[in-house]
Amino acid sequence: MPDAGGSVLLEAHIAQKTYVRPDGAAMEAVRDLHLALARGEFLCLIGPSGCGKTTTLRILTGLDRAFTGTVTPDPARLSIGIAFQEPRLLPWRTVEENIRLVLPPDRRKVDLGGLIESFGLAGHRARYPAELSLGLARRVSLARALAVEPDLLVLDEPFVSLDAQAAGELRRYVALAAARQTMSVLMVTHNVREALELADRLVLLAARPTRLVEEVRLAAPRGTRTADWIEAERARLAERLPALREA
Ligand SMILES: Nc1ncnc2c1ncn2[C@@H]1O[C@H](COP(=O)(O)OP(=O)(O)OP(=O)(O)O)[C@@H](O)[C@H]1O
Repeated sequence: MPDAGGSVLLEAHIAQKTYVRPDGAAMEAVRDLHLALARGEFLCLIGPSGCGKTTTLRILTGLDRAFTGTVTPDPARLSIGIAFQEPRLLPWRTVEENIRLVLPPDRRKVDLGGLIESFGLAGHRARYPAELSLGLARRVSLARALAVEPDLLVLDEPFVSLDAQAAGELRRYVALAAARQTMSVLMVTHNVREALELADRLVLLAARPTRLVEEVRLAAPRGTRTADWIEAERARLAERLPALREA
């Protein structure tokens, strides 16, 4: 839970989320999961593959409303920027056009120079998605999610399939974005090290039907977390929580 006194941006109780398989059988994905996200907080959801992390994100952001439970306020009342694992850029639009397209009509003509520059994309603004590496395309997708000046930034496995250098670079841009104190970040990952580098709080989820196993609050300021600190913290957590040993 967020600190007492920290104002809550979003609170959810997912009593149950069940999918119906093509053969008609019910498959329970989430059960009795309670989550609250404070303003300015960086929360990481960590859990085994297929446990229901993306499902949880979709419910929290209002993309999936077919569940039992509550999300308060209604996510439609928040400004939410989402960067999916697949960058989902329109191939026939340039980098700059892809970012601009998400803006509401009255902001379509704003100067995006500052945002584009701050994500190291100035030299790429006229390029097309097919000309970009996956790392660059993810960076465009992150800049696009931030262009709407969201209350909440949602990242679904943003570093997966990147080489170490591209992942490290993108992590620095995510940390830069998260430094904006008014924005909350909700990130899904199954990599404990990257969660330890970035998050204020980790929420560990169980295998399907997913529910909360444990919450871990990380007090050390983000900028002070060295590789040694991350490794020591990971080992300490893995000792206490066997499910994290392989993560
Ligand atoms: N539309 C759907 N219809 C039926 N089953 C679904 C649907 N979407 C997801 N599932 C199933 O629900 C479970 C949870 O899926 P979800 O994508 O939320 O898990 P995840 O933790 O994000 O997975 P991963 O780590 O692989 O990204 C999985 O077993 C998945 O196959």
